[in-house]
Amino acid sequence: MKTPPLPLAEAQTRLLALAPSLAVEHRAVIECLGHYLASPIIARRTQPAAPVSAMDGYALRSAELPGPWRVIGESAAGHPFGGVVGSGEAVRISTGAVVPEGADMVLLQEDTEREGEILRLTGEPPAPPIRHVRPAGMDFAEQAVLIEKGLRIGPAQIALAIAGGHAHLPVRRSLRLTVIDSGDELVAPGCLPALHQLPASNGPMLCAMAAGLPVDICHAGPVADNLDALAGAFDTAAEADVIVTSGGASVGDHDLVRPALEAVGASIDFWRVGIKPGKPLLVATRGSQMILGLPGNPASAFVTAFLFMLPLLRAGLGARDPLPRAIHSRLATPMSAGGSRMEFLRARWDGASVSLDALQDSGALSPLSRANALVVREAGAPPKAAGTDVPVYLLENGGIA
Ligand SMILES: Nc1nc2c(c(=O)[nH]1)N[C@H]1C(S)=C(S)[C@@H](COP(=O)(O)OP(=O)(O)OC[C@H]3O[C@@H](n4cnc5c(N)ncnc54)[C@H](O)[C@@H]3O)O[C@H]1N2
Ligand code: MOO
Repeated sequence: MKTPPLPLAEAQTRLLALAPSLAVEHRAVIECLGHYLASPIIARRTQPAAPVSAMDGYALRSAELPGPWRVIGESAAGHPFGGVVGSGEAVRISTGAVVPEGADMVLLQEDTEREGEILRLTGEPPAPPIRHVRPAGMDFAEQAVLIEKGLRIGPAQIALAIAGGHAHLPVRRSLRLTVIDSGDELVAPGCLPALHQLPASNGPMLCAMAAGLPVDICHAGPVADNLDALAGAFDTAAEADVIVTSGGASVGDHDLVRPALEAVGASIDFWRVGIKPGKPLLVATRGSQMILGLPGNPASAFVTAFLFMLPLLRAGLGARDPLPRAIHSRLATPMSAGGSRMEFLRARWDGASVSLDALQDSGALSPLSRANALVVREAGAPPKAAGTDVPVYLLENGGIA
């Protein structure tokens, strides 16, 4: 007897439990863009290491306002003043320079007038507590956790790790991904297809979806609809951590992904999920290798890649939160009742409300290219009026906030 399709959450949980555990390596910080931290980053130093000025002006004692003062030297960025600021004294200071001992505030240059060494306040004295001084450790202190394990390294995290004294970071090695297009009707991109053929567009789409992650991608196919060709493609990809196929995942006589996987000794973990599009998703393992058989319909391949392939890759790379997160937005137009499967409707979100595309056929690519969001319609949901809040997955950045 055929088992019923798995609910989405259960299927995702089962998939993520199988994610490969890639070796940890120490990479130069600037080569960690897009990686996930394998352990927390601890500050090796304090920043700022000493109190520094937030403005260009004069360092002096706030108790001595409104002055005047005698300028006794300078503290510039990278060139601290060696002495102590005494009573009635001030030190010329630039933004980022160390506030000399004895001084507790910086008077803005624009609020002063200087004649030789004599400095006078021209405007109103700044109201306490404004001192234009950044205290030592304002940003972070030595031993503080700068970035938690499982978070992604972007430009700001690169800067923070370097400021924290790190030259290398612990991250998982790049994941090896093989993407296979399969189907007798497919021709390679750029070749002119006959009427019974079409270009293999899913593979390049899936590669593009994965390209933002630290993944080494190999694109194979189109592979013919026969057991030997498919099994051969799986064997060629024996070293991949993850293989993703599209097409041939359903119940037709030429849907051979499942038998080919069985032929190469893979074991099927589950097949079919209660979502539309994307029902005939197949998940298998061969040793530590994972195989995702995505459906061939382009929107089905896209949605299952969004909900399964990208989370699997993120989990293998050590992401703390590998699943995409939905936001909530108002429907711009009414939404009809849900069917027997949970649906992911191609939609356009404008920042305030979300409009469903009129064409929701899973074989259509044009609505997918117009979409920047997927609206969730639960199975059996009642019709919803315009203005109702619905869960929405934003497609930019793979749905990761
Ligand atoms: N009797 C049933 N038929 C179907 C069922 C079912 O439950 N019972 N499920 C339907 C659903 S839902 C989907 S989704 C599709 C998926 O089928 P397959 O994964 O076997 O995909 P194919 O039949 O090979 O192809 C479907 C469609 O997609 C085109 N395609 C395939 N690969 C590519 C590619 N790499 N690039 C571009 N386009 C591709 C292919 O030409 C077909 O038009 O099955 C339903 N049938
Ligand atoms: O699940 Mo299929 O993806 O409905 O077309």
